[in-house]
Amino acid sequence: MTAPGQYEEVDLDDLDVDEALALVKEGGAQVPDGSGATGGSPAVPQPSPRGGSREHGEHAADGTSRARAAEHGHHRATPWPEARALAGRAPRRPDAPVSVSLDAALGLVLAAPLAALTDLPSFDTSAMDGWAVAGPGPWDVRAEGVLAGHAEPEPLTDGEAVRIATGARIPQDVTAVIRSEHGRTDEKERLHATREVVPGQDIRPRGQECRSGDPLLQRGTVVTPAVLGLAAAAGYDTVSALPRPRAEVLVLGDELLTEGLPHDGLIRDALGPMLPSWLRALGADVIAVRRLGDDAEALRKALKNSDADLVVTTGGTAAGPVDHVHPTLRRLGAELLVDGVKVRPGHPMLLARTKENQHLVGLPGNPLAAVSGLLTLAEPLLRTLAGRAAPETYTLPLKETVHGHPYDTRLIPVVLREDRAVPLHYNGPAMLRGIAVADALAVVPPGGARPGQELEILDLPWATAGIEVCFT
Ligand SMILES: Nc1nc2c(c(=O)[nH]1)N[C@H]1C(S)=C(S)[C@@H](COP(=O)(O)OP(=O)(O)OC[C@H]3O[C@@H](n4cnc5c(N)ncnc54)[C@H](O)[C@@H]3O)O[C@H]1N2
Ligand code: MOO
Repeated sequence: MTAPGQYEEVDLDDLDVDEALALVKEGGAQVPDGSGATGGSPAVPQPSPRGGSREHGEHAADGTSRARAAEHGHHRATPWPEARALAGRAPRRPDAPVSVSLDAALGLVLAAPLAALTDLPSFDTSAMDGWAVAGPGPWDVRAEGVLAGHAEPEPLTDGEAVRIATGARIPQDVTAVIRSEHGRTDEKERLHATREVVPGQDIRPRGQECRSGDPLLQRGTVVTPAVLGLAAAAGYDTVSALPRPRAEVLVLGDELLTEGLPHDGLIRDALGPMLPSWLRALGADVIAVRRLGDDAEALRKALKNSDADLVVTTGGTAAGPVDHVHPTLRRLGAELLVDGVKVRPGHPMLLARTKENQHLVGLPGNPLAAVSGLLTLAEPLLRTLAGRAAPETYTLPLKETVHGHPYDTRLIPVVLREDRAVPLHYNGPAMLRGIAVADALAVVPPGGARPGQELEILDLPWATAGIEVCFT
């Protein structure tokens, strides 16, 4: 039996009355009945003319569904794929490039191509520990060997060998390097090869990898740990990169506690601790996290004074008595680019241009809805500001049935197991229990998805980039 609360939640609080009725009629809703039991595997909502059977994203593009959406009070909401594309196009220009030392460049995007400042290797070098030999053997071994980092050794004469370490400079006129395991010395310190010696073996010639001036990396390359290594090897102390977009987080809500247990209707702020690291993982430099309560004037002032590239607000996006985001944006003359998205959770999310080079992403207060807003609007916007290309999209087959919203996209936390996306429970808009153990979010088209159906997967930044990368 399913434990209480373990139903795959289609939060009916989340639907308006018509939508809820439509869903029930289509046979897809697992309505929490209080007992917590969901009873077997219920039917997937049947694809309906409302868009479930069409390609994801198409459903709202036609006039009929727009009209229908308007009936359902969604006249302003942008379809999910369009909202992401719009957020990606919103910034007018990325910032001017800056020169960044290698230790601060991880995750940035190269603003100029990287050409080698030196030959690599920069001298003929031994690929193995052993002996450098000249001419045919056996060879007289010199008393003093050559180590990596030593100045250029004396040239060898025919019949001479010198002990050499991996990475050491090859003396002039060397025929080959013999690995230590492929030679032996006799009592007279004469070296005999135990294998055939091929001229040039185990010598890395100068410039084998690149010549000075050779192009190594294109503009637009993301600085990974390997890029840092290559840049250093090629002689760079700094690289030209696009700066991290600067983000400011404004946490709204009088009901939020920053420590201790919930009490007297107050709850812990789950977004203040989550968003800065998440934004960093998305490439932003978080310059401030401020808690403003439900104070419209404080919000107005904070927005007016902020010089961040991106302001992220949490809560206050809906139309409740203390939901100040819309009125404040109106008062400031901001341009609303996205006002609601046809996605669950998170549909009240919004995107506005607040200043010439500043955007605001308004995340709904429900924590999973905020995550949805972050990945729908903040991720593409930050990606563009940072000059990064959109990642290749990919799909995975779904392991189990997922109920859909009749008209909107759903994003649900999944774990990736054996090349399948396994939906997680506890995926309601106010819940973080599912996403906390998730590898990714799966994009469920309107109408739901069946086992085996290929769904687009949105990776969570730390699942692919590694947590350390996120925190530099
Ligand atoms: N009449 C309507 N009411 C609501 C609608 C609607 O369409 N019509 N949409 C609902 C949906 S869906 C969402 S999502 C929320 C969005 O609300 P807001 O963005 O205005 O957020 P709040 O009302 O401030 O908070 C909602 C919920 O989340 C809790 N919250 C807020 N901030 C935090 C935080 N930092 N950490 C943890 N929890 C937080 C808050 O206490 C509320 O419970 O609106 C619905 N209402
Ligand atoms: O569905 Mo709201 O959009 O709970 O997140």
